[in-house]
Amino acid sequence: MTVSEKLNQSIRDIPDFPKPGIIFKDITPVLSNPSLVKEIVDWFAEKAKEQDIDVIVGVESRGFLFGMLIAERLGIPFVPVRKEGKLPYKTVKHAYSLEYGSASMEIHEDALKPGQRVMIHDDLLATGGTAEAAAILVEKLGAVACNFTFLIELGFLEGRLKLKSHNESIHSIVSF
Ligand SMILES: O=P(O)(O)OC[C@H]1O[C@H](OP(=O)(O)OP(=O)(O)O)[C@H](O)[C@@H]1O
Ligand SMILES: Nc1ncnc2[nH]cnc12
Repeated sequence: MTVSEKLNQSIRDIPDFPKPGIIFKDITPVLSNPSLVKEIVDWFAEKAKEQDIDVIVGVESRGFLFGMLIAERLGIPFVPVRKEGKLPYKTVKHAYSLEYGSASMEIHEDALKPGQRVMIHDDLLATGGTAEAAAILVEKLGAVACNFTFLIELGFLEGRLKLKSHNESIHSIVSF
């Protein structure tokens, strides 16, 4: 079985969470499967190598899970993008909307150096607002959003279209 087939079988659909009408893609069963976790990290690490990435930027909260593992695997830094008010040092901020609400994201102002090649990672691409906010924060610090990686893409929400103006290199392991 391919990593995509294995991941597809491990995702649990939770209807009406966190709001009526949303089918939530629960990845916690994936986290309980260490051999699948390793294959997934391998898959993302390959995408990072293809683009000569210097830094992994992971998006709160589920983007931290694999983002940190990918960075550790490659021996490169991990930088968190967090929801407003969570990062302790000076930040730059960007407000955006998502599938079930709105939010504002922040990054530490000294987290990236100008010109650094960044891979933006999250568990899931829905409307693309969150990943685009991360790309805008990366660009505000003068770094380069070289690619985007996700475990899951909800293709029908067309988040990809939002990200394309930042970079066309957008990779998801499974798409619905
Ligand atoms: O493409 P978008 O429409 O912006 O949506 C995708 C975002 O939504 C989810 O996070 P959520 O807001 O549930 O936060 P959490 O990871 O902290 O639970 C998901 O993990 C992405 O970060
Ligand atoms: N349907 C969904 N499942 C999990 N995370 C999400 N983030 C936005 N939409 C989501």
